[in-house]
Amino acid sequence: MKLSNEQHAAVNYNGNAYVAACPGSGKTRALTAWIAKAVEELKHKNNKVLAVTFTNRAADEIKARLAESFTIENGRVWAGTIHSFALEWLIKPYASYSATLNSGYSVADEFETRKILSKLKSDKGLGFFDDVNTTFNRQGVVENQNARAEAVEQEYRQILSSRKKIDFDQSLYFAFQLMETRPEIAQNLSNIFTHICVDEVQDTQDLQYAILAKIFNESHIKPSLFIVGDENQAIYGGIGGKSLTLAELNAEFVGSNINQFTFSDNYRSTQRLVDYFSAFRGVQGGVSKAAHRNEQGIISFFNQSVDKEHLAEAISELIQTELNSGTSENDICVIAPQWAPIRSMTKKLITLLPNVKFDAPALSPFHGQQDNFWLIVSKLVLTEPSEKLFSSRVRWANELLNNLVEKHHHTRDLTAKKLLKVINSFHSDTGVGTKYLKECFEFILSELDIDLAYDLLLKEQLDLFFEKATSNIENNDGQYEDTVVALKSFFKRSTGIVINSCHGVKGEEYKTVIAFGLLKGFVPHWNDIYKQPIQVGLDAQSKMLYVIASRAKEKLFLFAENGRRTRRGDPYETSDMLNTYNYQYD
Ligand SMILES: Nc1ncnc2c1ncn2[C@@H]1O[C@H](COP(=O)(O)OP(=O)(O)OP(=O)(O)O)[C@@H](O)[C@H]1O
Repeated sequence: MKLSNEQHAAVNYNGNAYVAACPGSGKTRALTAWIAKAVEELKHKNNKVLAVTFTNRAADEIKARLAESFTIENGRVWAGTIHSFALEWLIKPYASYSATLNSGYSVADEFETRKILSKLKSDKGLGFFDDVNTTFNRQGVVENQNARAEAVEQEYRQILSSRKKIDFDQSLYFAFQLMETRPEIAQNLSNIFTHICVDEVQDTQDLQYAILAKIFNESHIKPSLFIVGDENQAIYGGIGGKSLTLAELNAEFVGSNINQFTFSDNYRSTQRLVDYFSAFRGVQGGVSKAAHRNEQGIISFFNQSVDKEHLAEAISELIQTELNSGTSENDICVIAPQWAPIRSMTKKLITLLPNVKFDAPALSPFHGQQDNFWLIVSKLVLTEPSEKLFSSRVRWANELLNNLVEKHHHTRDLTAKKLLKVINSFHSDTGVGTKYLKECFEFILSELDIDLAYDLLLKEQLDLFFEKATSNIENNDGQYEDTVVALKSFFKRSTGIVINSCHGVKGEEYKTVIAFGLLKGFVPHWNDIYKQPIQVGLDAQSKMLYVIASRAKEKLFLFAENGRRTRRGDPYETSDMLNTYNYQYD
């Protein structure tokens, strides 16, 4: 993997490094090279490199980049989100040390927590935009701005607790607390993870820093650190993500003596694009020079000139022109600043472009149930047992076994391989996707001698799984078929034109980026406007526009469509910063 001098200096620095640099400057590339180097440095067979990323999609990207450029032995790198790390390496193995978790628990998925919270909010007279904070601080306190939000949060916890459940935020707190009360847990982890790297550090929450720092601070032999981020891309401030200065990082990781690096070249975009998106950079500093793209490219802005009703047609025409000019489907991305308008845009584009492939998570029947036990079972059932997927399937099977053991099932004699054998032996003639899954789940339960009448949690997850999958399929108005073939296609590596939120495509790049919904209320979101100081909205706005525009390598099409109305019936206006940006668009 070719590295520039600046990248080389950071990767090969003999100490702890923090790279703060612009989009497209090769932070993820440097991080991947550092991981490969770290694997070479692992001394014992049990040592691993820990790579913490912000989304599962980002973790997959790192794994894919590693696989493309290096040959790395299985099991030497653990890459995933800090939530999954906390669950897999802290909560699951050490739950017995916690009085609360000891008596049994499970993790509530997003679908369930959102359902409980929105019901409580409406019961208590809170509006759609009233924020209820559920994140814990290091003292285990959840702070809310007003008494009603506080009451919702408390009742929410009671409901979860009565179901013996914890949510993501709570799992982070328990993970931290386990290490607070038993420093030897952190020491054990530092003996395994002798090298730790963090991608997109600007989105890390306080408790997440605390967890990583605990492992570092309690260790006898300090793990090596490699941290990368870009403060200007911190778009998760709303859920507690915060960027730390070098001094703050050094204070957090005691005695780490982290050295800061920066990269000045942009390897992704044309100079014209770099100049364009640099105007949204809130925090100054860092030169941005296009390293190897001299094309003129295109930057277009349709400011209130396309009606919402004709937006999908306008976007589909642009896509068609791009495809006709030879751009591949995988190099085109349609972005919205928020999740809300994505589903209907996806449906319309699929209808308008029936022969084009789309990678659109909004259409997945499994959307919103990442943590459901039955989703992991489905992954095993719907992926082919191939050599390439062997290690992933063993990992999923182990996850299932751990889950079953936690729920006190007698699966002591069962190994991942045996479980896979059971799953692989299932056969059904039905072509209907959900029916196939139901039959298969019944078969597995019977083979493992598990009676759901005695496991209400597993039963509840099963019901939630089908309730959500069926509603996802129905909401797609027949765009998505309930067939085994279609369900299987969702677990294959995604290809096609990406339609996602700007949060979902962080760190990614496309030759052509088409962004819509660039309207006040989406950019920034109402939450950053409503009852907030003006600066909060301005910061959120510049960061989102910065992230969106910097995904493009060559062409950027921006839409602030007209005709959208708020719940009160007022028209949505163009985002202020775009409206006042005096730019010579094409
Ligand atoms: N030294 C280099 N030589 C050639 N190409 C490079 C070099 N460094 C990075 N690139 C390429 O530039 C693109 C951007 O790199 P990368 O995704 O690592 O940037 P990043 O800083 O992580 O961006 P972002 O902040 O947007 O996530 C990638 O296609 C990468 O392969």
